[in-house]
Amino acid sequence: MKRVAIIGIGQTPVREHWDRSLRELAVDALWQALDDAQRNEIDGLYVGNMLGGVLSEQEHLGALIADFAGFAGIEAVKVEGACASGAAAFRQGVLAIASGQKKCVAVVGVEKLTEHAGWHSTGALATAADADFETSLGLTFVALNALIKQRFMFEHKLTKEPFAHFPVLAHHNAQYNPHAMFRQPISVEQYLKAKMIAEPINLLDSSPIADGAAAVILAPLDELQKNDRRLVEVLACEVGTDSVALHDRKNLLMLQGVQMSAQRAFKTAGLTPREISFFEPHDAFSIMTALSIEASGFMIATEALKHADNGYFAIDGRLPICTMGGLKGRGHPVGATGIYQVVEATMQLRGEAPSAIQVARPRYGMTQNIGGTGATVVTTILKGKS
Ligand SMILES: CC(=O)SCCNC(=O)CCNC(=O)[C@H](O)C(C)(C)COP(=O)(O)OP(=O)(O)OC[C@H]1O[C@@H](n2cnc3c(N)ncnc32)[C@H](O)[C@@H]1OP(=O)(O)O
Repeated sequence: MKRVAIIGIGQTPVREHWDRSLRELAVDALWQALDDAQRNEIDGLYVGNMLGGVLSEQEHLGALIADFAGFAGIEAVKVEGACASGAAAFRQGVLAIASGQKKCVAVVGVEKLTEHAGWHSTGALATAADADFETSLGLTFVALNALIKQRFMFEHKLTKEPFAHFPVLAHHNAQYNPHAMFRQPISVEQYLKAKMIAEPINLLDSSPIADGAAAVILAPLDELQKNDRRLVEVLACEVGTDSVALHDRKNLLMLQGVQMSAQRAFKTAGLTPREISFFEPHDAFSIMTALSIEASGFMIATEALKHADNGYFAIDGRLPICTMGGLKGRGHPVGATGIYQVVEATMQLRGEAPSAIQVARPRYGMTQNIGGTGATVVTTILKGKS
């Protein structure tokens, strides 16, 4: 197997992009990544996208984006894994380089969720849940996560306040990220007063509906200048899965897909959770942040909630998380999110993050992209030069 390096990154701002189509957003991010890599050729393109067909009436994104970007003829496919579509596509790119089949590939994540009324997008997102037994009851992803959170609060006798600190931290970091959707910090008081969406998940507990595209260029590490300090190596990119239907899970509070994906990633990378310099979790909802920190092996979820308020997860803390705002602050254009996470982790490992949110001398960065309530999970571990 060849070692794989990230040699270029690109991203559009995350916001409502009513003036730009899916392909325009994707090609913008792709060309930025090619410029960054100083390349003008690729021999493979993998596109992460979840809802192009449902919301933009545009499928067949692999060939479409390759053609529109000037690369008609190369291998180009779309990869779908619900909200983990971006990282699922990233894994295909990594495998193409690691296997020696390709010399230089691009992975693009793209999504447009804001063209329709919010209820329409929320309904489209819910197609990733169990259609026969869950969405047919009217359950959205906010509602499914609300059920998990209610169970967790009941078992641990918790109030809403401990959950405020993850969104507060995410919005704090997002204010320094020029690509983030929300550039305003929020307070615990604002969180507690925010409008309720699905009890106990309120507006400020939830990631937003958003549009955006992000891209990375991958190449074999051994064919590159090894002393290039901007090179970031992909040590692991591993998938775990669980039942799509929440009611089939034996334990609602243990994300088994996350556990499998993280354990496989740590094994492939030859690392333990203690060696990770920063973690980009899939913080679509605060309960998902707490449960994924536990299932990844960092600490139990109740401990994570206690640490959320004491600086442990801050930029200068023991394990910085959501360093550029996470899904909550940067925004969550679902099929693009996994690539935004990798782009941001690469910026951190290169030392190119905005100074207020640059982690000091990071060595290993971990990203985790989750589809559904944890049915498809991709954990990636990256290594920088410092
Ligand atoms: C595995 C997974 O990732 S599952 C997750 C998949 N993603 C989702 O399920 C998306 C969840 N989020 C949502 O459905 C929506 O963002 C909701 C329901 C939380 C809010 O939507 P709405 O109530 O329609 O909010 P609306 O779009 O009207 O915005 C109202 C205001 O709140 C702001 N806002 C909207 N969403 C958020 C948010 N999540 N956080 C903070 N502010 C928000 C808007 O900017 C707007 O501000 P303004 O009045 O200053 O312009």
